[in-house]
Amino acid sequence: MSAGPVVAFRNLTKRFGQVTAVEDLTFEVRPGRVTGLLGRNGAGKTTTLRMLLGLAAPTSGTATVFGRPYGELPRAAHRVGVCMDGLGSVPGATGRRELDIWSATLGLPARRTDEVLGLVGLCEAADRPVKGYSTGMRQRLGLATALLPDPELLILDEPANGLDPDGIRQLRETLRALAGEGRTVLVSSHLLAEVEQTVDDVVVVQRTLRYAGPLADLTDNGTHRLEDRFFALAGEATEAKPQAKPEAEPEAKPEGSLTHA
Ligand SMILES: Nc1ncnc2c1ncn2[C@@H]1O[C@H](COP(=O)(O)OP(=O)(O)OP(=O)(O)O)[C@@H](O)[C@H]1O
Repeated sequence: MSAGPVVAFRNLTKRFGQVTAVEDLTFEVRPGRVTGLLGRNGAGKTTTLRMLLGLAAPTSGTATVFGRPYGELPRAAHRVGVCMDGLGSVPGATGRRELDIWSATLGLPARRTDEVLGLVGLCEAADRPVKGYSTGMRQRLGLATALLPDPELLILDEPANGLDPDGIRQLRETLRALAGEGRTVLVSSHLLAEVEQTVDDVVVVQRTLRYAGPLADLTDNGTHRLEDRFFALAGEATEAKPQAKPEAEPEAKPEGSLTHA
C-alpha cells in the first residue's frame, strides 16, 4: 500500500465550451479510508472522476493515482477498481460470463467470479443475461467488476443508485471491510444519510471545492447532521458557471474506453 495520498487533485479545472464543470479543485484522498465525494446534480463529481481515470482531459491542473496519471500507472487495472456508467459491457452475456471475461483479461483465477458474485449478492441472477437486469442488479454487477482484481483503490460513481435496502447495507459493509483491510475507497453519492454511516472523509464540490476533510470535523463529531452541513457548504442550487468565451475541449478518450493494462 502507498504511504502518500492515493489520489491527488491539483488545481483541476474542466471546461466544456462555455460551461465550467470543475474549477481549481485541489484535494487528496488518504489511504485506508472511505472518502465520500458529494455535490448536487451537475456539481462536477463525474467529470472529476473521469479526469482521474484519463477518460476526460483536464483544461488545466492534474489528477493522479498513486502519484501518477492513471494512464501511466503500471498494472492500473489490477490496482484500481472502477464502477462507473458507460464503461461498456459484453453484448448478450450473462453476469457470470461478463465477470469471467474481465477476470480472464486480468489473469485472475476462475474462482474470483464466484467470490465477487457472493460479495455483491448477485449469485441467483448470475446466469441470467445482463440485458434483463434491473437497475440495482446492474449496479451490483458493476461493483462486482470493480472488486474483481481485489484492488488497492476503488473508485465508485454513485454505486448506491437503484440498490434496495439490502444492497445498500451490503455496499456499506463491503466498503467498510475494504477500508479495514487498508484499502482506499473514493465514492460519489447523493445519499447523505447513507454517506454519514459509511465514510471517514468528505469532499463537497459545487464546481469549486467547498470542503475536504474528516466527516467528524464537518459534523462536529455528530453534533450536526451531514445534510445540514452539506446545504450550508454547497449553497444555493446553481447551474455550472458559463464562461464569457467558448472554448472547445476535446475528450481524452471516447466513452467506455477505460483501458486495462
Ligand atoms: N461531455 C460533456 N459535454 C458538455 N458538458 C458536460 C459534459 N459532461 C459534463 N458536462 C457538464 O458539466 C457539469 C458537471 O457535470 P457532472 O456530470 O460532472 O456532474 P455530477 O456532479 O456528476 O452530476 P450528477 O450528480 O447529476 O451525476 C454539468 O453542467 C454537465 O452538464
